[in-house]
Amino acid sequence: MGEALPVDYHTKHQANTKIWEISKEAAVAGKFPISKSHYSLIFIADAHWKIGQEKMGLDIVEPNTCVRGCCSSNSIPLHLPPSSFTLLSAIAKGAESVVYEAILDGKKVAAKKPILSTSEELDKFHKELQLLCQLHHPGIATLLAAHAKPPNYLFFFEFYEKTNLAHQLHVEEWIPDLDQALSIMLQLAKALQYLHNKGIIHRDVKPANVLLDRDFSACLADFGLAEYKKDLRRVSTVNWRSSGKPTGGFHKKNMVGTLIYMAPEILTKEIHTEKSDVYSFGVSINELLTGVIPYTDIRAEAQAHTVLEMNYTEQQLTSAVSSGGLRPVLAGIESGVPASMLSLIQKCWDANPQNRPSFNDIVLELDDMLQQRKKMEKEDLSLHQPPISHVHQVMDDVNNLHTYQEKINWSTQGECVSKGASFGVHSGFRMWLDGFDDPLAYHLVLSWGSFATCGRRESMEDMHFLMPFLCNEKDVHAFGIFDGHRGAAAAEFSVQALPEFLKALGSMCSPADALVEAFVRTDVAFRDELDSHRKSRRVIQKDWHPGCTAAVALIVKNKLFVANAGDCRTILCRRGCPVALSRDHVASCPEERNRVVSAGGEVKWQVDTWRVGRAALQVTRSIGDDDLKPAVTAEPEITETVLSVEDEFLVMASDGLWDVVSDMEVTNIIRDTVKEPAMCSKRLATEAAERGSKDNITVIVVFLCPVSTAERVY
Ligand SMILES: Nc1ncnc2c1ncn2[C@@H]1O[C@H](COP(=O)(O)OP(=O)(O)OP(=O)(O)O)[C@@H](O)[C@H]1O
Ligand SMILES: [Mn+2]
Ligand SMILES: [Mn+2]
Repeated sequence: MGEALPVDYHTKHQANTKIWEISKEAAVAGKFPISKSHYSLIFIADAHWKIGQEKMGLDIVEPNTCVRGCCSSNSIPLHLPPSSFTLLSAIAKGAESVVYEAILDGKKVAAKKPILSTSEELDKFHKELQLLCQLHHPGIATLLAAHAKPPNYLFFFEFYEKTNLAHQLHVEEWIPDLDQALSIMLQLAKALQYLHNKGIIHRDVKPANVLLDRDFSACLADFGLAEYKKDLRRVSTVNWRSSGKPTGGFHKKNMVGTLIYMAPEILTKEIHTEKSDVYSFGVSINELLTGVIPYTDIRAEAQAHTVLEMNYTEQQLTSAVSSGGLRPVLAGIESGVPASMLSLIQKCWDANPQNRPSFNDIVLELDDMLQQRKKMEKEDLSLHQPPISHVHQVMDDVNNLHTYQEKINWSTQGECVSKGASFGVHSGFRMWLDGFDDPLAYHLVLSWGSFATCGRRESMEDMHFLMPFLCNEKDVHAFGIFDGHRGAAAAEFSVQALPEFLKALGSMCSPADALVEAFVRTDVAFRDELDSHRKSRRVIQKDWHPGCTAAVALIVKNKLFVANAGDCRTILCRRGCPVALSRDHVASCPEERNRVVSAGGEVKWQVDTWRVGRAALQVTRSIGDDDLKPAVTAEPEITETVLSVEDEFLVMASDGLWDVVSDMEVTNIIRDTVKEPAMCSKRLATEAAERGSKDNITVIVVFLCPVSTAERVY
């Protein structure tokens, strides 16, 4: 056994103190490397890597170097008698190595056997070994021994029972509580702080390279890409010259495995710095909090490949991340994650490396959060504050996903605000009805129904209302769908507020004007409400700008008014053929794109299509979205249709339906379904789900003539 290892072990309180780690035997034998008086502190390491070695009792055979003589260690045996180890089953097959469960000197260990077919790969083995011999930290996977002589090249590591963090999150679907998550983050941050203080950049920080022990304590592993910062310029240049591609695991196996953790500057082929590790750390800890694979909305790995491949190509993602500012969906404050942690994550993945904190800062911040939590635990939480909910409790409760910190009930808010506007008095629709007083006009016989499903999403952000006989008026009917994004708040608010505004406006202006005005007032009221919650700090998540699209159909006698803002769609079936009563307001529509741009908005091709602003919104009109106002207007487009005996039914639906079923198919499906509006709605939603719609799906069907007639029409 070696006597002592000098390490720079910086922590919050011991910054810049040179500390010596010494093995227990050396300490017991009094073999200190230098006289105590020279140093303020002697640190006897109790990290498990040492204990592991003590149990091992493997002899170091001098000279303890690799076959080339470039790797050496005074504590880690570098060549072993073949009888001292046995490889058992393979536990992981990477692009660069196979990792086996193994027995080394009677103890269960992990043996990493690199694939060495070229001389470069052999060089790489030596480099990784040189590096690993220098690393001694409780947050770094412990190298117990190595075998660095032909024909066997092997690394032996401490065995981590729970394998890696990616496996736990996406295969085991493990949901850590906040304390577990915080402790993993801190262990990782300390390991990276240690590396950076040694001048080493890891370059492959990701959950798959975080190993977990039985008690979920975390270790950073896989130094296959790690480099001394001073060598990086040369290494990177050589790599790019030889492959034309950036290094960093970019092109090995499934590109998303690593690409999604790569900082924008790396994607544009700049040189790695400490700050690119900080970026990868940010993406990784957000993944730990959300349990969701970055740039998808899925948890389980089994589903990952197809969806990832469908959503983005390598190039799309590269350009969206590096020039479009795209980032994974941030963990929600509703899951109990403290706002300070969310803002730390955002700082870590800032586009400008200089704005990212260093690991010294990160360790301090995480440490503070940990102390805070401990303090809160001590004080009686139940007295004043609800206990911080564990992430999984909220995740399990789909309906809670978008209720924010103090649980603002947006639908109650919507009701109150709009009732206040109409003073709770409704003076009737005389003006509307008198306006169309033609005794010979076609008389509608209505039946209506709806169906709404969350689909494959984790939460429901669609809302709708069915209000036949509005205010008990036999000839006035209203139906509406709201499709929320960035949370359900705007949709929940609007489904209450908009019909109230509409009722209040019924006595003041024409149906078309009333619809426009109701949309605009709902939007203003919602944004005001959100603002006041921000001021009163009930909403503390910065950059939370919920919105919703909206479609409302208003029938007054034989006239149908359809108001639309966004990509919900309304069609009318006339003599068996679909007639569009609304136009989708999306950035891929040139007119809308021009309108947004002339209103001062920014439209860019991002990921897969045209999108608006930093938020990368696909729709160009909506209620809410206050970061994109006024360009993304709430003002609807209105169509006005005189209904006649030729008109059979109306279908309104959120884009979850229209994404996968065409207007014509919708009419055909209704033709083949029992003429019952709720059944037809359900049939359409089911069809959309079966065709792979990934969104919430809401469908409203309104028959405009007696069902027997509808049946006869076909
Ligand atoms: N000490 C260990 N204990 C338990 N499992 C381990 C250990 N070391 C590695 N593994 C498992 O093997 C996997 C691959 O290990 P590692 O990342 O070191 O290899 P690699 O070939 O460099 O992989 P990659 O293809 O990600 O670069 C890990 O994600 C982990 O699941
Ligand atoms: Mn790995
Ligand atoms: Mn690797």
